[in-house]
Parts: sequence; structure tokens; C-alpha cells
Amino acid sequence: MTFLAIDVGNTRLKWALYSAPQPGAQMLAHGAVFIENLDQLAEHDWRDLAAPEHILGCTVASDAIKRQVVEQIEQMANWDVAPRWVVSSSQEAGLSNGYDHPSRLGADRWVAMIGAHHRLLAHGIRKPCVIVMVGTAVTVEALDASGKFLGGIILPGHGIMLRALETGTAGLHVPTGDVCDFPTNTSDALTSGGTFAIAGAVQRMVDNVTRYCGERPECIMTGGAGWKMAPSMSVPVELVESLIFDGMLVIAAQRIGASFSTQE
Ligand SMILES: Nc1ncnc2c1ncn2[C@@H]1O[C@H](COP(=O)(O)OP(=O)(O)O)[C@@H](O)[C@H]1O
Ligand SMILES: CC(C)(COP(=O)(O)O)[C@@H](O)C(=O)NCCC(=O)O
Ligand SMILES: [K+]
Repeated sequence: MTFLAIDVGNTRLKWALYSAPQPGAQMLAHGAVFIENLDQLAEHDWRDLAAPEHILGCTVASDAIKRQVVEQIEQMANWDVAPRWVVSSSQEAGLSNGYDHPSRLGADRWVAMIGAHHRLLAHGIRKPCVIVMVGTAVTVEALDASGKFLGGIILPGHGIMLRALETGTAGLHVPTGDVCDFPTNTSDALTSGGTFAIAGAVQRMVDNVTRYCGERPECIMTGGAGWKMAPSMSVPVELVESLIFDGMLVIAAQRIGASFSTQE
């Protein structure tokens, strides 16, 4: 019973085909396309893919982009499946959502938290957790040991920070530099500034959680630019590239499992 998970961000669509809608299922194929190239999915990326039996999507892009994704799925002649979409709710998969308006929380953030909490549970760890997603934007979430989402922050990603500085100044059009403790040129100053802004925000959230929960949290990082940030963090982090897909597998196992048992 194959399962296709789709994560639509502001920069790229990421997808992964699994052998089953269950945590631990085998990943059979995966890929990513830039949002502006979405229309090549059906003809190119998915052309030779075995037809999935279930599709679960998670999107933070516009309705127009979401419609384009649905159209690509509809174009797949041998696929007979409509995607379901994750919506952030007040409760799912053992987590509770402390957002003022739970449905306004980005679905990707909710799914990543579900993936992180279940990852810790699978390792027998019952501790608070800070979840960092480094994509177009950067999000840093706080989860307590019971799975309650306490709250989180949103900050610009590397690209947005750099573009904002480039457009708002006359003298900051320079190539990418290196991360170093004491930058002595403009390129390194900008690259290090963006990196330290993110690393510093994570450190602050780890401090907040430590104070509030009375123990140091685990820290899990993901997102397209996670690998770039990981070496520059000031707190220990585990990089888990598949975190969103891990969360989708947890949700799918619960939802699809439930709908089967009610249908039968
Ligand atoms: N091969 C790549 N192409 C483009 N961006 C990449 C690539 N690898 C990492 N990145 C970085 O990842 C970010 C996009 O990450 P991603 O998780 O796909 O974002 P989103 O979920 O917001 O679409 C980009 O801003 C870029 O900095
Ligand atoms: C914060 C985000 C822009 C992150 O998007 P991404 O970087 O993954 O493309 C997205 O999760 C979003 O639009 N959230 C809705 C607002 C909120 O979570 O409060
Ligand atoms: K994302």
C-alpha cells in the first residue's frame, strides 16, 4: 500500500514515495522541484513512478500553487487517488497545539513537531524539544516533554535576509562569504551575520525552554538549508532531513488506519 507524501514550501516542493503509510516504511523514491517548475512533475519527475495508493500533502504556499499541485496529480493517467491535506489542529498524534488560533499555524511546522515528538518517543526519550526548520523562512518551535506546543518564532531565512540588506542599502552587493567569528570583509560579515542570527535565535529558544521546563531540550533541525546551518550552531543539534516526511507518516498511519477500520 504505497504512500506519497508532498511538502509544498515557499521555495520548493519536496516529495517522497513510501512502501506504506507507516513510520519506518521504506522510502522508494524522492525528489524536489522549485515552485516555478511545478508543471514538470507529471511529465518528468513522476513519469515512471508506481501509482501511490494514498497521498498526503502539507502546504504553506498560495491556493493557486496548491491547485497546480492537484492538477499535476490529476494529470497522472494511472493514478486514481485524490490528495488529502494536513491542517494544523488543536490536537493530533499525541500533540496539543498552544497556538492562539491552532489552524493558523503553518502546516509544515505542525507536521515537523509531530515528526520530532514521535522520533523522541521511538528512542524512549521523554524530554522537551526545540525544532528548527531552515527553509525560505526559519521557524524555531518549543515542545514540552508531554507533547504540548508552547509556541515558536518565525524569522527570515538566509536568502531573505541577504535580499533585504541588498535592496535596503547601496553598498551590500557582494558574493557569498564564509562564516567566521570575527569577519573582516563585507562578504564574511553578511554570511556570518545571517548564520549567527539563526544560531542565536535557536540558542535563545533553548534557554527559554530550559528555564520554563526545568530541563535542557533536545534540539532537532531540518529544512533545505539545515545542512548549511548545522556546523555553526552554538547548541548541540541533530540534523534530520526527513523530519516533515516522518511526521506525515505518523499522521497517515493514524488517519488512513482509522478510515480503514471505519469502512470495514
Ligand atoms: N539545491 C538547493 N537549491 C536551492 N536551495 C537550496 C538547495 N539546497 C538548499 N537550499 C536552501 O534551502 C532553502 C529552501 O529550503 P526548503 O526547505 O526547500 O524551503 P521551503 O520549505 O521554504 O520551500 C533555500 O532558501 C536555500 O537556501
Ligand atoms: C512560517 C512559514 C512561512 C514557513 O514557511 P517555509 O519557510 O517552510 O516556506 C509557514 O509555516 C507559514 O506560512 N506559516 C503560517 C503562519 C504561522 O505559522 O504562524
Ligand atoms: K517547509
